[in-house]
Amino acid sequence: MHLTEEEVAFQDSVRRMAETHVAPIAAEIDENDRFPEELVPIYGDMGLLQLWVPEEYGGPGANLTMVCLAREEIAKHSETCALLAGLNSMFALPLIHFGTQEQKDRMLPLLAKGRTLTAIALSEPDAGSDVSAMRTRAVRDGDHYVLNGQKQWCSFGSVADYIMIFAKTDDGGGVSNISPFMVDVKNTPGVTFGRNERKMGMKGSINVPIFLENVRVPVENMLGEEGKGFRAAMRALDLNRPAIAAASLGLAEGAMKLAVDYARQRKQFGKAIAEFQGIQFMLADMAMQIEAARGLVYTCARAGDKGDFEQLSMLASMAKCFASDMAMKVTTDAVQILGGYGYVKDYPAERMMRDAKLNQIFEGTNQIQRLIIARNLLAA
Ligand SMILES: CC(C)(COP(=O)(O)OP(=O)(O)OC[C@H]1O[C@@H](n2cnc3c(N)ncnc32)[C@H](O)[C@@H]1OP(=O)(O)O)[C@@H](O)C(=O)NCCC(=O)NCCSC(=O)CCS(=O)O
Repeated sequence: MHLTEEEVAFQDSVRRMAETHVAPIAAEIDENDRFPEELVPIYGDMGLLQLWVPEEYGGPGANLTMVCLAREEIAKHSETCALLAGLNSMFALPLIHFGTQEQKDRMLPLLAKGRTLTAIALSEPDAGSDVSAMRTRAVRDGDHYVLNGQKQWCSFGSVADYIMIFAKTDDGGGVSNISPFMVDVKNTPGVTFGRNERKMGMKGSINVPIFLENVRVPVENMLGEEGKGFRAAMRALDLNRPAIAAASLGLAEGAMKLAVDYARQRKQFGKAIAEFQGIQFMLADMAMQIEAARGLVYTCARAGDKGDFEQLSMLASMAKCFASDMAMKVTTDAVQILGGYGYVKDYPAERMMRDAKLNQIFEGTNQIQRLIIARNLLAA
């Protein structure tokens, strides 16, 4: 993978930031399931929250490769903290790709300042993989839309200032009646949040249900043409799945480093366990799988940088699926190499294994990724 000088400098600065600010809190935020709010100004000042915001609006104007580099570096220490890099992606991407000039002029300079948190609300209790089954309704009433319904799993929802909420503008099935609405959730009556989900892993990253009761949203906050929002959701997912893949890559690299360090110092039968072939083969498999995932992640990122969206969709699914399955295997093997110490909280191996599981599920399960890959193959 060839990186430009600018990309290498960016990667170095994120690596240093992660060693200084993320590594020391990684175990504690997991232990306490605490949102690491102290990282918000640090990331904001480095442009990490608002990576995608173009330079013309005051943002860093990062490309997909840089988003992936940031996620990879931070996830070596904590995937929860990695998810905060490009936190604004899922809100900003539909806006950048499908918003009107007026909407971009209004919202993007605000995001560029690096203190505004945003989220996306797509999934519902009965509409996860099947996005088009959503039931949240938006009914036009004069110069407003009135939103009613329930969203589920909203990442960072209860700390967000703005949420891109997807709703249907009529009762029909299919995807031709879905629209995204930018909602100023802290200043709009009718929006309430449920309890932060008690997850197995990725603790400290918030996931909440959202209840929408007669939420009045100005017409000018609907993105694009009414009913044409499904493509905006898919574009955001196509551009964010590689970032989940990159976080999986970083997580696996962190787990492999831990396993290598441990295998070198742990002595059994009179020698370091790294001298046993059984351990060496496991470490070699980890390294091979990590490098294979890296190739796929950054090939995919370059397709995104070129704006080749037709290619990107399938590559994004391949990268997300392959890298997250790989991270599950590598983190599980890291726990195995650490033995009993891998299974307890004295080492981060068990946290990494718990975190890895979510990557196979969110942003579209790996079964959905395989379905997208197969559909692309068969349509060709
Ligand atoms: C399963 C899906 C991939 C597809 O769903 P459908 O089978 O319902 O839709 P299709 O018939 O495939 O497509 C309908 C329509 O859209 C066009 N399309 C499809 N994909 C794309 C794309 N990537 N880019 C552009 N356009 C696209 C397609 O050509 C059709 O157009 P025509 O009607 O022919 O003109 C999808 O539902 C899916 O990805 N499901 C997974 C959802 C997911 O990832 N959810 C996670 C959400 S994020 C999260 O978990 C955080 C929490 S949050 O609050 O939600």
